[in-house]
Amino acid sequence: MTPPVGDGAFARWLAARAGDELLALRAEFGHDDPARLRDAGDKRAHDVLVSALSQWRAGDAVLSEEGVDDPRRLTAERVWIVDPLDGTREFSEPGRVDWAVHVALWSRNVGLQAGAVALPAQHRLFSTDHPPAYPPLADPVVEGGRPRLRIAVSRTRPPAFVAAIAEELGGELVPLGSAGAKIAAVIAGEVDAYLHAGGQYEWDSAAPVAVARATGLHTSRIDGSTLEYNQPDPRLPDLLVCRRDLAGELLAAVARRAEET
Ligand SMILES: Nc1ncnc2c1ncn2[C@@H]1O[C@H](COP(=O)(O)O)[C@@H](OP(=O)(O)O)[C@H]1O
Ligand SMILES: [Mg+2]
Repeated sequence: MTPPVGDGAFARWLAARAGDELLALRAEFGHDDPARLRDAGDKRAHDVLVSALSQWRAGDAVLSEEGVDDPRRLTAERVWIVDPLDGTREFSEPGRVDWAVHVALWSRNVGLQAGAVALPAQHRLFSTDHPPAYPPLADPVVEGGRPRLRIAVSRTRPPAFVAAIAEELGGELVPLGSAGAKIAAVIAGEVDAYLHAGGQYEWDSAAPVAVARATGLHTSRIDGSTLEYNQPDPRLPDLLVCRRDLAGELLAAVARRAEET
């Protein structure tokens, strides 16, 4: 089958294909041996992505969580930054739907140029070629003030300071797996923010950040600086994705916590 020509549509097509493979694999393997399912999922999705990229985007470099870091990406004009299975842990747990496939395109002139995030178990696909509308506000009619702030955090590694920030701002934490699933929850208006610190890599956020930007949301490091991709060191340890109207308040709260520690 010939994929779409445009890069955004291609990213969407590719993320959907890998997602279908992962759903099939999960059904085939079941959950009796989670470690085997995790390994097989990472490998199957990576193979789908790299074989399609080598066939249809042969001139481009690839940075994948599951591949060896190829130094050619540092001089390439275009680099696909992919996380074949984000939320590998959740993928291996029965009934969980918070795992994703990330496909992003970085180019030297533009930075993050296109991206797609498939949430196969939720039957949802977000991409820059059809950016979703800016998320609607939660019911604004809340007694005693504004709606309660909902901040998505890692299920397994929530940064210690986020609970204090939620308390200070009168919000609540929403633990979820997968960076892609959490950013998708911000895009869909299911939470208001995703705050992470303590470690992550470019592939964990490139595709969902591309979509979040296309949607008009705020995306940055937690010191407010720009998230930069295709850097020599692919570690990108922290980020904030949130509604634009909340960014100043959340960044100020993070800065106050940083001063205290
Ligand atoms: N402290 C840390 N160091 C390195 N990677 C981290 C991390 N915290 C989260 N991540 C990565 O970010 C993704 C989302 O994590 P979480 O579900 O905890 O929010 C996961 O990607 P993978 O599932 O692709 O490995 C996870 O490995
Ligand atoms: Mg990941």
